[in-house]
Amino acid sequence: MGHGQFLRNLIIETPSKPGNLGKVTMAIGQLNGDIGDIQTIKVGTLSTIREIALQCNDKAHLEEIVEAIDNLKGGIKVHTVTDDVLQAHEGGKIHMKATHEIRSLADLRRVYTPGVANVCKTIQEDPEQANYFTGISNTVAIVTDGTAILGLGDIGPVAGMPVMEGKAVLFDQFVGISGVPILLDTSDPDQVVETVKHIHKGFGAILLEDIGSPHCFEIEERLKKELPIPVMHDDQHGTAVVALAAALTASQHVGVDLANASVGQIGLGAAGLAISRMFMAYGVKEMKGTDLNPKAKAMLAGFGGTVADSMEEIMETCDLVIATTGVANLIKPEMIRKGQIILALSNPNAEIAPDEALEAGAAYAADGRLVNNVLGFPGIFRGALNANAKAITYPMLIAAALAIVDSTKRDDLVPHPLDPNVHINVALAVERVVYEEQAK
Ligand SMILES: NC(=O)c1ccc[n+]([C@@H]2O[C@H](COP(=O)([O-])OP(=O)(O)OC[C@H]3O[C@@H](n4cnc5c(N)ncnc54)[C@H](O)[C@@H]3O)[C@@H](O)[C@H]2O)c1
Ligand SMILES: O=C(O)C[C@H](O)C(=O)O
Ligand SMILES: [Mg+2]
Repeated sequence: MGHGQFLRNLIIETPSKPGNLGKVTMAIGQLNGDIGDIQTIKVGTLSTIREIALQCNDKAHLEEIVEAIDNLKGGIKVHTVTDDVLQAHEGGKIHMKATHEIRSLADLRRVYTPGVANVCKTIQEDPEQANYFTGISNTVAIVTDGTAILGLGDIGPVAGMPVMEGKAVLFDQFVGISGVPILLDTSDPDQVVETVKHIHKGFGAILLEDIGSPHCFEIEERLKKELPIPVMHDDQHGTAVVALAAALTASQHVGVDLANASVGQIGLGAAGLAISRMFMAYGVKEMKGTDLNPKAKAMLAGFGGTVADSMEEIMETCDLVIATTGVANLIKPEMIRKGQIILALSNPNAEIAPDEALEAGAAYAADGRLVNNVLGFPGIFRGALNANAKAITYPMLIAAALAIVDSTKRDDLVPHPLDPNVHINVALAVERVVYEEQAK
């Protein structure tokens, strides 16, 4: 388990006298535990109970911290350790809700039968009316086969469901889109394409999520060609949009022109290959990439990129390095060159923790928690649906990246995902491109 990825809550009792909470936080800090929210649960005359959210590296690190707090003595003790993340998942994270309440017979007749029959006939006569009289055009299928869930690998679609539900939560809360997870028990491109084609009529767009490479490329390409609605593989293009935005902002900060910088990509799977293609489409002249798999390297060459023999070559020669291998701690601090920009984007654990990369001399460093496709896909789909786009194109994606750059506060690398402006700005930028394309 990597840097700060193990989240737990500590229920701690301290004597109700000033200074005791300070002792606890000091003990946690001395062991490099990262404190999140602190909530006071109960203040008694003798003792106070608080819940402290904690990020640590792994179970052993947690146990070390708990022991250090218990060793403070003087009435300070850890009552229990809870798993807040697991609790948040009880019963799942999404639920289909009606937009109308049924309180009377009149409501029932209006919302359901017999009133609904007329609406069906209206749509039968003019299918376009479904955009107005159903939720289809605001609903996106989140399709996975479970073969590349985050960097956890091929853990299957059911184990990947918490990620799909998470994407649905982000769709709902950031841009008001209904996301419906679709778990496929096949990875065969023919079967995936056939299945998605047969269900697409209930959706305004298709988001492909955590489908491994190389089969993700064929699946996306075929669905884009064969379906009349937008299809986007988030791990490819959502990630590429956000990586481009972060790279543009970081290079502005260090005074480098990205188009003329030497950019290196480690890992040429779904994310890495799309990032390389996006950077070349943006105008980066020297785009190098490497992968353990020779077929992945051949694909990069096919798109006009330069193949590097090893990650060492990338680390030695590139101004900006992006890694999407799914391998934690792959980049060692001694590989970092002074002034490099490092985007180690693998989740849940980065190829190098940003603080380690910065300590080793990087000018900028970020991980996949910060540079995350959450900044791109909600607004991209909102914009595409608003403008009734038939597809998601490169100009729409580049506009989305530039909107993220424009939404970034001074001194930051990317905007905060909870800043609603970023999703609105991305949606507007994408919409604008669709209208321009439609006007041609
Ligand atoms: N931050 C984000 O928004 C974001 C988005 C998408 C993916 N990711 C992360 O990127 C990682 C990869 O995702 P993906 O969908 O591209 O998976 P993938 O399986 O399609 O690609 C991973 C690639 O890395 C290569 N690789 C593995 N070890 C390597 C090494 N030592 N050197 C060079 N290449 C190596 C593999 O051969 C493969 O081609 C995951 O950890 C995922 O969480 C992050
Ligand atoms: O889900 C995320 O946090 C980002 C991305 O889609 C990933 O697969 O890592
Ligand atoms: Mg993903």
